[in-house]
Amino acid sequence: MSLPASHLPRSAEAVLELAARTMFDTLAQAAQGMLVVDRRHRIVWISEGYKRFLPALGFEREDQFVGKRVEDVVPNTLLAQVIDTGQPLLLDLLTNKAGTFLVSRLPLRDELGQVIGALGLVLLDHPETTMQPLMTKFSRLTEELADARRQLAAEQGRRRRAKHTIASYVGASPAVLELKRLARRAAASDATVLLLGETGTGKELLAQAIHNAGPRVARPFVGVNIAAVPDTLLEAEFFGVAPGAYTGAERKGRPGKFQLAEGGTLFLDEIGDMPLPLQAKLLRVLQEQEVEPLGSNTVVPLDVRVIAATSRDLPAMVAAGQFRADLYYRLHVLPIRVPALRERLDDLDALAEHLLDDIARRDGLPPRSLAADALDWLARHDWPGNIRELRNLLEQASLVSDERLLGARHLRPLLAIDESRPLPTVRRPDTAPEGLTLPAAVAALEQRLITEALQATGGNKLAAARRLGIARATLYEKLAHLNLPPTRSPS
Ligand SMILES: Nc1ncnc2c1ncn2[C@@H]1O[C@H](COP(=O)(O)OP(=O)(O)OP(=O)(O)O)[C@@H](O)[C@H]1O
Repeated sequence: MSLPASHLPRSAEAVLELAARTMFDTLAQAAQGMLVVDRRHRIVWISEGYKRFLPALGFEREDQFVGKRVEDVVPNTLLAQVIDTGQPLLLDLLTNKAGTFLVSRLPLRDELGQVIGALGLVLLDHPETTMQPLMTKFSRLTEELADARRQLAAEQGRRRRAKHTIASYVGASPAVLELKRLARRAAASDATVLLLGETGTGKELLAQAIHNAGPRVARPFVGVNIAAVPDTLLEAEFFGVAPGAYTGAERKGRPGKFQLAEGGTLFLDEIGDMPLPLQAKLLRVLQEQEVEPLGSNTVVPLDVRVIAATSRDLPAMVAAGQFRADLYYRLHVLPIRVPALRERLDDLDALAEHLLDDIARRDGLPPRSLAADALDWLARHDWPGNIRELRNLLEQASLVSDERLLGARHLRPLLAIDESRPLPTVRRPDTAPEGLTLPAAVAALEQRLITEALQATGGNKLAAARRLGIARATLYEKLAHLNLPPTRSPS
């Protein structure tokens, strides 16, 4: 900065001049050494302190040193660069045959701002010893910062963990038992899973459950709802942005969902809503297992398991040219149909109980339960919104009524249903009739499940045993003790 002397009264000019000189003298005394170099890089002056460095630089006397070009007598100096660029180097480490020094280099300018030389200051010699306390503190702070960053990354990783398990998927109807069996099989493989089912049937919950039951459980579960992201942003959301590809907030680049799911599972919800041009890119990523972030020309290898879901009729979309056939086949490796609530009304009771508990816990409300007439009433509804719709209804009922037992009369004002519709046959969960012992109740349940399995498999005992998750020999053993109605028995 040049001093604004011309705008000041004479006395002020004198003060500034004095200040500059005092500063110069103070620096010359306080620093371990100081030297001044002219515009042509020649040393014009050195401080008393600087003289003690001369022998180490190979000079016996001051007059052998002064007058030389600085770069010829002080190895590795950057004073010449400061003169040529006019830019100060406020703090730097200089190492040469005389040792290591903490130095500062400032350009000197005339009234017109022209660089007329430079000032070199040796602030500390052997900073590795004199600065030890500072260096120790610095390295401790650097370690603490690295620790904090690691913790943050781990926390982010934890937040990306899936919380649901196959056991927490509520339901014991035959449709759900079959669904859970398929989910366990899917968890054991690394193949792409396609979950097909109406909205609100629990596809996301099941995707989390499959991830949690498989070998990638300790790695991230990352979900993207394709329908919720504007088409123009989807590509960056999926594949990431390379640093420098954009200006502004994206300048530093950011990883895409594929990279965030590295080692884990990427859940692509509403895959049917993916725009056609992006379908081609997704197919390539799935086939090659590598992504190319936007604005980058390098590819990043991937290890990601994909679970896709849709409530749309993908084959019809393929036929209509709205969904690529090749992508459909790539996703359709392990298709799992998630049943609608109307197909598993047997589970209404357990689902309602689970949802009411969850609602009470989250909303801080007293726990409620449903009366039998409420369950009959609910069973008459078609449930186009499935479990999400059931949850919303129970939440509204919990908010509008103070009673612990919710009856049909509490639900009726909240949902219009056709009450003349015959009540579907709903198998209530087994409650032991009065006086029935636990072993007798267990035996009755076992008998019923075995009968159902044999009926479902046309009497094929091997298939029935598989369906029940027991060995064929165990099934034979149980059949010998059970009083079963006759079935067609090919095996
Ligand atoms: N079997 C189940 N047990 C407990 N809760 C369930 C079950 N199925 C679904 N839910 C609950 O129902 C709601 C909807 O589930 P989810 O979001 O998984 O459905 P979805 O099929 O992915 O819906 P969409 O297709 O609309 O995205 C969630 O609150 C979920 O916790």
